Order: sequence, then structure tokens, then C-alpha cells
Amino acid sequence: MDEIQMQPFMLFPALISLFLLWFITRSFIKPGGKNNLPPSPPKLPILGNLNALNSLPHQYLHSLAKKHGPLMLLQLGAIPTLIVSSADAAREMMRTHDLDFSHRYAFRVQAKLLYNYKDLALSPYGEFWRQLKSIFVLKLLSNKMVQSFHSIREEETSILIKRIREHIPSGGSVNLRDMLPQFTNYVVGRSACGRNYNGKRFWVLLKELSELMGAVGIPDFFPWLSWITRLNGLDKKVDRFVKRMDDFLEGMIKERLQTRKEQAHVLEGNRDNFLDILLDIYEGNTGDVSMDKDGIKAMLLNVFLAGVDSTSTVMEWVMTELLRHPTVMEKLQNEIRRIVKDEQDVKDEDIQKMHYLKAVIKETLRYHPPIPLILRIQGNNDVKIKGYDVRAGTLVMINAWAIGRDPASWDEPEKFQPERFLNSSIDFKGLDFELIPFGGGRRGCPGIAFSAATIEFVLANLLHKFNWELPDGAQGQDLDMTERLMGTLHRDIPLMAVATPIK
Ligand code: HEM
Repeated sequence: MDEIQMQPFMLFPALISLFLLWFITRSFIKPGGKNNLPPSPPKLPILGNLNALNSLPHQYLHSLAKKHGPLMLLQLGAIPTLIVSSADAAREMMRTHDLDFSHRYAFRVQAKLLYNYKDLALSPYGEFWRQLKSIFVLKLLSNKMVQSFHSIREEETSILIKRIREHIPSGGSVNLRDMLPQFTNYVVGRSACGRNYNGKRFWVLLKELSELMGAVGIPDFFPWLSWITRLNGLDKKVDRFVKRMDDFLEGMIKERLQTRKEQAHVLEGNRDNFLDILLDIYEGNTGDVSMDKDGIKAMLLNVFLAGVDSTSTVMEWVMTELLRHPTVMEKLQNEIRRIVKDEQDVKDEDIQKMHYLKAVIKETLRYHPPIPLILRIQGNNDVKIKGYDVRAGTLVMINAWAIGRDPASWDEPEKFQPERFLNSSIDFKGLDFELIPFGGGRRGCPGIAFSAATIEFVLANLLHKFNWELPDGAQGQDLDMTERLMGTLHRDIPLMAVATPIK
């Protein structure tokens, strides 16, 4: 999340408006009334707790929760915001009161970039959202589809391995921050569009899109100050970008519609990518739901935004933790090599037997969830959570990062110990609220199977084919683990590692 954007020459009128509003609310409106509201940390005048939205808000909110408890009510400008930092409270919200918390909070720029709620991730809970979710779950990302993408995972993994091998003659040092997102971009791109649109233009557009998705402006917290983003140029910048992205997507759709017309006999019944499935719905061939072109574009952007960075970030964190914990790396390599034996290639059936690999991935997701704060908004009803009153319309931030480090749920949470998952049924599918990197309840992530299959397959291959160490004889404990939030939560410094081929 970017810090708030504002030009200095606009500060004065903005501050006057804010001061007047603060004065009026302070004088005439008594907060809370008879309600039993969750504890609130001290607030700044006017801004409330907006200082919480610094460059690493999940960490700051975690430290606040240690003082004020797992449910806190913050005031982000004009927006009352509930911060949830324990598995118990998350369970009560996402299971007992799931329906009440099934709306998504969208910042203004995000909504504009995603065709004003025509996508799945931002659309408000209701019939339209239900239709989109069923398209995602039953058609685009069903287990059958995920299996059918096996050849894409295989081909793209071979290309990645080839690229790593090309570095061997010059010492084998590779920048995993560069390579892994490229790999996931190709896998997601081919699954989504049937072929790669990864010319430089689309890559640059996607990068710009991720950056703009983090643009949080003053009007998001003080809605009556919406004129500020008109004056400071943000609205114009976003509008120009939306037009460029729309032109690109329009071209992609046009081209695909043309190919479908020309090769109808070849493509008949062969719908092995998201774009074709969405175009079938658009052309009315499926009969169940309807979708316009903007809907297709918004759904494709959801897939790229949600799928590329999050998946590659997990891979980079896994490799980081393995380099920090050589005994875990060795144990994992032994498992992989015992199962794959002398075969050249890792197969999907092999992966199902790799319990330690799955434990390492779970432990990484516990400690480094790529989306540390899950944003929801409470619907129309006031509800009670853990005895506290939560009012309708409250913004909710579920701190998945804090929950994964909560000593109430985890023994020695600061230690990286994949063994904790070996004899445990805890999984990240949204039913165990101490581990919610993919969220949970109705709004939970539909891409779990897709990402898990991709992450497991590529890691099994990287560890089967190479030994890994840090460059220049550095030791694992030397690795700087500072985090950086850039859409997803990365290590601040890109991971460089030296690959040595096994044979
Ligand atoms: C490691 C990879 C991923 C992580 C950590 C992740 C995490 C998340 C989280 C935390 C949410 C919010 C859930 C909630 O509110 O409870 C979410 C929603 C979503 N994710 Fe993922 N995701 C990943 C991969 C993917 C992939 C590969 C796709 C699609 C190809 C995807 C598509 C979506 C969509 C469309 C939503 C919105 C669902 C809704 O609002 O109903 N994600 N994801």
C-alpha cells in the first residue's frame, strides 16, 4: 500500500475542511454511545490512526495488537476500521458471521482500474459476485483445469531450469527475484490466454497496474475531499492508464475472436484457457450467465494481478528460508531425491508423496503470507464479535501475518519449523483460521489449487536438479530479512543464490 499522495499546495484547503469536520464531529457526535466497542489506540486529531498505514502496516498493527488486543477499532481518517489479529476472532468473522463480512473494501483507484466492480475480487457480495465466483471455481480454476495445465507447468519449468543452467559457466549465481515472477507470468499467461502475451508492452502494463493498485489517496479516508485527486493529477494519470490497458485487452479479445472464427473446426470443444471460457460466456454459448467485454477484461486482470506476484513471492520466500536453514534444505532434498530416484523428471504423482515439501510450503505461508492484510467491509448489519459491537459499514483488516505469528496458536512462532505440520491436519484452505494466507469463508481465494500445484512443482524441480547456496560464501543467518510491501509482501533485497547442477 503506498503512502498517501498529496501535493503541498493543496494541503491548506484540505486541512481547513478537515479541521471543520473534526470540530463538528467532536462537538456534536458522541462516539460509541452505549455500544461495547473494541479497544482503540490513541488517535491523532483529524487523521485518527492514519499513521498506521506506513510502509509496513501489518507490522505496526501487530505491535499495536500486542498492547490493545486481537480486536481493535482504529479510525483511519473518517473510516472506522476493525483490526483482527487472532485466529479466534477471524474464525468468528469468517465462519459464524461470514455473510456479514463478505463485502470487499476497494480503494477508489483500484475500483477504476478493475472496470468499476466488474471483477470478482472487488465486486460487492450479491448475485453478480456469486455468478463470477462460480465461473472461477467451477470453470476457470476447477481441479480438472488445474490438472490440464500440467503441460504448461512442465514446459515453463524446463525453460526456467535451462535459464538457470545458462548461468552455471559464469558461477551459477542467479537472481531469483527476476526469474521466478517471469516463470509465473508465463504459466499464468498461458493458462489465462492460451498463449503468452508477454511482449514487453503487456509486462510493462502489468507492472504499472500493480503499482497503481497500491495508490491510496486522501479521498479514500476523507470521501468529501475527492477533488484533491482531480487537482493533483492522480485521476488523470489513472484514466490515461485505464485507456491504455483497455486498448491492449480489446486487441487481445479481438484477435482471439478472429482466431476462433477462422479455426472453429480445430478449436471446437477445446476450451483449455480462461479467455476462451470467458468468450464462450460472452457469446452466450454457455447459457447460464452473461458477461460483457468489460467483464472479461476485469476477470483477466484479476487473474494476472492475483496470480503472478503472489505465487512467485511464495517461491522466493521458500528459497530464502531454505538458504537460512541448510538442514531443512537437506532434509527436503533427500525427500525429493528419494521419491524421484534416478528419473530425469519430477512427476505430479511424485509430488503427492512429498509430505515434507508440503510442510515447508505451509510453514513459509504461515510466516510470510504474501498478502498480509486481508480487506473486507462489513455489510448492513451490526454484529457482535468476541463480545464487542461492530457496526455496519466498518472496514475490516484481517492481519494474516500477525495470526501466523500468534503464540496463542503456534509454539515458538518465530522459529521456521516445517516439522510442526508433519503430524498436523492444519491446512491453508480457509478452514483453519490460524493459517489463512488465502483468506477464508465465501470470499476465500479461488486460486489455491492453481498456486499450490505451481509452487510445489517448480520447487521440487529446482531442488531435485540443483544444490543451492548463497553467493560469496555468505551464511544463511547473514540474510537480511527486512520486508517490503509492493502489492505483495517481498523480502526487501532480491534473493541471489548460486545453483550447482546435481548431474
Ligand atoms: C500464493 C498465491 C496466492 C495467495 C497467497 C492468494 C491470496 C488471496 C487472499 C488472501 C485473498 C482474499 C481472500 C479473503 O478475502 O478471504 C484472495 C482472493 C482472491 N484470489 Fe488469491 N491468492 C493467490 C493466488 C491466486 C491465483 C493464482 C488466482 C487466480 C488465478 C487468485 C485469484 C483470486 C481472486 C479472484 C480472489 C478474490 C475472491 C473473491 O473476492 O471472492 N489468487 N487471494
